[in-house]
Amino acid sequence: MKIDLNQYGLTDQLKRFAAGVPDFTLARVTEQHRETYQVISVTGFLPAEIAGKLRHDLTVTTDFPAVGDWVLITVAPDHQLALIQQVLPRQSVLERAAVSKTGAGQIIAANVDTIFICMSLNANFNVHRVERYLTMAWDSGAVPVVVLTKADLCTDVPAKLEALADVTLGVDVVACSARTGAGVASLKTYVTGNRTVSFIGSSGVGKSTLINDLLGSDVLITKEIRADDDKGRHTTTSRELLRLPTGGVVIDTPGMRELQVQGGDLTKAFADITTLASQCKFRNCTHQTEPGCAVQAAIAMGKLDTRRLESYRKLQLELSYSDMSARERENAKIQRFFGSKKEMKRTMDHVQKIRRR
Ligand SMILES: Nc1nc2c(ncn2[C@@H]2O[C@H](COP(=O)(O)OP(=O)(O)OP(=O)(O)O)[C@@H](O)[C@H]2O)c(=O)[nH]1
Ligand SMILES: [Zn+2]
Repeated sequence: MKIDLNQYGLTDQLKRFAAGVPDFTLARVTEQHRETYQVISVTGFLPAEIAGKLRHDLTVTTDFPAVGDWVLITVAPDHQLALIQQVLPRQSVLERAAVSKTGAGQIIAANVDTIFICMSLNANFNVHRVERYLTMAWDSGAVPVVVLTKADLCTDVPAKLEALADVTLGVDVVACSARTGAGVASLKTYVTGNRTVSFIGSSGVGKSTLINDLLGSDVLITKEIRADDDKGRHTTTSRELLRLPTGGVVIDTPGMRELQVQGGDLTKAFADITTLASQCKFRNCTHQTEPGCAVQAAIAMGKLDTRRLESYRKLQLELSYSDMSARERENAKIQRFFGSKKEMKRTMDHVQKIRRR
């Protein structure tokens, strides 16, 4: 049986690329376990491991294959095991910032086209939260769509949309209810063809319910399976990249469920940087090019990972938004994402064009 990889998100660009490397087989990572992977190629699902040479070349954790990655594999003659020889460049990366001292970030999913930022229209509704999730989504390279769930529990949806208007600038917003089915059809328009989507948002907002809706009644992601994942047992197969019967792909990894937006005090999570910063020459040091910067000195001596400083900066920036007025936030975001309003307009036009394809 030959698998049509278009149904797993294959693009023409990847197809052309793969044609140029006939010694390898193109595959997409569908599951990630501690040491092993599962991939899908034209011949079907295969367990996979990282080839020795690639493992030798990989230095940071974020370079390792992750669910959603397109990889080049070779398959052992007995067809039982695929060896991942190369990870192809990623179109988007959903990454969790490192919290440990030395750690680099952790890839939660790769090559996601659309991220559904889910928030319920009742108790979970919070404008700042959407804003932080949006920052995370834009950083990933995927296009965010704000999905307001449980519309059946909300008596004034327009007021909620209005409250979000400032922060959802240039972003599609879909209100829906899995209970009544309202709005679910418009959600489905984002998940077609070779598109890959992911759902993020607080626990209990209805992500699984919506994913099950997309999957149809045959395939259900049950809590039981996920409970196994959480313990890291992985005795049963729990596919993390799912093909939808109507086209499109959903990536739903345990890491995605844990991906909560950060908030509050950075000094605890980044105690190392805060301690170093207290030794900088200038009290308002931004740790970039200032003389006498203890943070940069630590990086130069190999005592601090640059990625960690990057994560710190990102979070610091996100947190700073919460102290600004809505208008200031909007402008700061535009500056940050696009450089200017003009550039934003250009980017938005481009995104719309891609969406219409
Ligand atoms: N009233 C109402 N309840 C809903 C709706 N969608 C989901 N729920 C309920 O909300 C609860 C949580 O839904 P889940 O789909 O498990 O939420 P989740 O976001 O996947 O939660 P985690 O798996 O913890 O990340 C369940 O009891 C659902 O039945 C909806 O549209 N309306
Ligand atoms: Zn400094």
